[in-house]
Amino acid sequence: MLIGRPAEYNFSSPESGPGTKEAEMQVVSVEQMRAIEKEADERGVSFAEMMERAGRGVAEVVVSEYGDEDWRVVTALVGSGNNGGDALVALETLARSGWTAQAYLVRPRDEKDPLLERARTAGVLVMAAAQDKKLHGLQEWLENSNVLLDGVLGTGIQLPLKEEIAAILKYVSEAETVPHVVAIDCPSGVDCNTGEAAAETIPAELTLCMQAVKQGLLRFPAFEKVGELRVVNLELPEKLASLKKIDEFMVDGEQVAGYLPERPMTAHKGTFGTLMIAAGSTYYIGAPLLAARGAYRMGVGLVRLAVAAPLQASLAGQFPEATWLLLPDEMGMIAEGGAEVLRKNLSRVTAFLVGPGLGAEETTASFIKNLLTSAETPHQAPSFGFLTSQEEGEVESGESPKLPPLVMDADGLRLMARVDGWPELLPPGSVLTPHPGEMSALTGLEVAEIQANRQEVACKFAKKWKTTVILKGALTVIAAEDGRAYIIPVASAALAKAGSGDVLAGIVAGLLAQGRPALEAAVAGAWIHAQAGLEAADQLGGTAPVLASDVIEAIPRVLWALRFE
Ligand SMILES: NC(=O)C1=CN([C@@H]2O[C@H](COP(=O)(O)OP(=O)(O)OC[C@H]3O[C@@H](n4cnc5c(N)ncnc54)[C@H](O)[C@@H]3O)[C@@H](O)[C@H]2O)[C@@H](O)CC1
Ligand SMILES: Nc1ncnc2c1ncn2[C@@H]1O[C@H](COP(=O)(O)OP(=O)(O)O)[C@@H](O)[C@H]1O
Ligand SMILES: [K+]
Repeated sequence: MLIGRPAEYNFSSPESGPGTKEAEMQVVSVEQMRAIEKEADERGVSFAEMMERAGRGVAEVVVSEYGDEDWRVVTALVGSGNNGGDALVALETLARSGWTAQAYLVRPRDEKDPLLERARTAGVLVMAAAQDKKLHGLQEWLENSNVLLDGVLGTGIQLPLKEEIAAILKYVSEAETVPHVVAIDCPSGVDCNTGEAAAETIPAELTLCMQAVKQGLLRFPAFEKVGELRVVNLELPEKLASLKKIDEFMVDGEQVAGYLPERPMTAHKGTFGTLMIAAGSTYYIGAPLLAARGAYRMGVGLVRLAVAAPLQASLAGQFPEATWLLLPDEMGMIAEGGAEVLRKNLSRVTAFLVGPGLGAEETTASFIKNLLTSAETPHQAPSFGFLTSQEEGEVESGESPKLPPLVMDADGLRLMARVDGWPELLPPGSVLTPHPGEMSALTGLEVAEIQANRQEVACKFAKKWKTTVILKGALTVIAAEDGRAYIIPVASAALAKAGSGDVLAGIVAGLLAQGRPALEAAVAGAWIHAQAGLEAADQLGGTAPVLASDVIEAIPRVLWALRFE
């Protein structure tokens, strides 16, 4: 969520104005942020002015989030640098709006500091840690406040923490009563580049990043301390070269809401596309159902499940909304001849999901190879079932239509990795959804190497393969063909359960089938999936009991919130 400027503040910036919010939340390194600030300063928005905007932005959020509580008392832990400066401006603004505002100087500031003088003039109470050796004063302020601003250290930190700062942070972290903690720019104690975090760092309820999210906050262990991440818009001139260079973003609901397909009143099921899903095997019977349900919940018009013939009998009764295409099989595994049957039935299909639960038999490997290469299968593939009729979009024998945009998932990825030159065989607008193990099979890199450099690896290979990649796991990364990266700011054990990847693949494919471009389908799909996981855990009172089906059932609530909140 981006926070705009409060209506009553009239920032004069010739190149920005009301409503100039970036559509995407930018993620930057400390060096990039410094370059942005420097360029903004040169272009007329001084450092001092940026601090004013930062502090007022923080005050605005405090009022909107906590202004309705019974008492309105805010304490700030104030450091010696600019982060402390932001905190002082916030306190001054809050004091002028009727709050009791208290500045606890963790580190000494210059007695002639104009920010301190202004704060005092506005009625802010000031106490210095140097005069509060036993921390009794701090304890009293913690007990009488409903909001604590953490403005000790920002991007200027050099870990390890100095002893006297560590002691104060530790004291607050361990205090029995702690107010709502709002961290300014970052929780003090985290390194905004690397994600390293001092043990004493106070966990925040909200972290308000100035202008852009600092990259270290989207890394562990720092991410465990940030709470909800938001951006305070400093209304910098939009044309800054340093802003334009940014190619990493954090996904939020506002962005995703813009990617949802329209639902016109006059629609018919064809309006919302047809998704073909080739999935499942004797070993993994439920995978096609989870993917198909995920896709239907996202609004797709029609799902056709292409499964090994013996699976259909057990699946059909559980899923009246599905239509079926039966594929030749060996012992319930899709056999190589399945490619030809599928290719004959793709003419109305707007997206194609391949992979969940396919297993790893040789015949299925040949199926994947045939599907991608469109090589003729060595034997005449039989046509099964009732849905290969002309009305359902059968293609004349001998034709080999191009594949629609593909979501390749799970076993499909591992089998695809064995096909020579597979990146060139992917249809345009496709999405790959590897977890780190599958990414390892695709790239040849060790899982540890992938996990240590998730963004870099995902972006490098998305560019190389010219396709969208969703690298799954806590803090899922979506890498675009052009190397941009989008991070989903969610880590939750709710999703660490069998079948949850099948649901994600169905959600993304469902959006693709409705005509959303690959990157939008991937970004929106991964965000909605993650929020549905959180929502399911919330409903069930914990992450342990969440099943993949619960994630599917939570999708409607996430969509409702996206449309109406
Ligand atoms: N530069 C600007 O124009 C803007 C900066 N802003 C704020 O300024 C912050 C960065 O300001 P600064 O560069 O002053 O950095 P900080 O506010 O992070 O503070 C740096 C100070 O802390 C001390 N310090 C560093 N590591 C320490 C450690 N381990 N233990 C104890 N003391 C330590 C340093 O000696 C230095 O005095 C941002 O995070 C943001 O909150 C915002 O106001 C927006 C505009
Ligand atoms: N700790 C976590 N935090 C956030 N998302 C997670 C976490 N663990 C798993 N997920 C998500 O759950 C899904 C699991 O997919 P995958 O590993 O393919 O599982 P499956 O084999 O059940 O399909 C992915 O979308 C992944 O990003
Ligand atoms: K801070």
